[in-house]
Amino acid sequence: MIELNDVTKSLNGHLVLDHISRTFMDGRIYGLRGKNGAGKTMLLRAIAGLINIESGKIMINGTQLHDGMDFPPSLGILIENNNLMPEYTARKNLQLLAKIKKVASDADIDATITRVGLDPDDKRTVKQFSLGMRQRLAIAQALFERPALILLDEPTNAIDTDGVNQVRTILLEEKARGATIIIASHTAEDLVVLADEIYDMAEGKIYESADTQD
Ligand SMILES: Nc1ncnc2c1ncn2[C@@H]1O[C@H](COP(=O)(O)OP(=O)(O)OP(=O)(O)O)[C@@H](O)[C@H]1O
Repeated sequence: MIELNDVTKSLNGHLVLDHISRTFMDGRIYGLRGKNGAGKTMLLRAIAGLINIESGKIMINGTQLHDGMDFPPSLGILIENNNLMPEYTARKNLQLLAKIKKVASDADIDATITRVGLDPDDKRTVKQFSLGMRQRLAIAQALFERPALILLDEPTNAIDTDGVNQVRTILLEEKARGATIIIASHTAEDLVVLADEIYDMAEGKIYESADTQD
């Protein structure tokens, strides 16, 4: 469970996170919707521990970020420019990352690559991938260690229709596994299909949306 209590952040004298308080529960998908510059990515960065907030608290399962821990301990993240290594294959990319936490086996890696619609035996390197293939691999990178918390910024960007349906199915499976999932998007459809709750963001503030599902 993630709890944000009166979180603020300003950049250049401008509040980009304006007194945000929200609770995100396990086994639920939350959608963040809003125009360019609304603060969606900033909020994901804050929850991921990637920026320092000015005031307020972010609690991850009862431990305070930046106090008891630097980063959420079990986090899968896809934010803007992915961190894929262009000189390596899909499998090698995930194998190198797997060495850090040592929770995913080679079998887990291959299964996740297959799950996002790529071929684990593909000998091409990421720099030879299409934009959509890179996005699929970035999703695999966020999910392959079965994280408790999944933060995704525009996950279906550049992905074709079949892929979008595949990604939606995967995210519902991750939700059923009990992950807490927060998805930022300025396209409404993913969120209406996936999210248990949708929040609108505008100028660093967060609001309930009329489209929230039961
Ligand atoms: N590195 C930065 N330096 C200064 N201001 C920034 C920086 N990054 C973002 N901002 C500002 O923070 C605000 C929120 O940006 P953010 O990227 O969170 O928006 P967003 O809702 O994710 O937009 P988009 O839909 O374009 O991804 C914007 O006003 C933006 O100008």
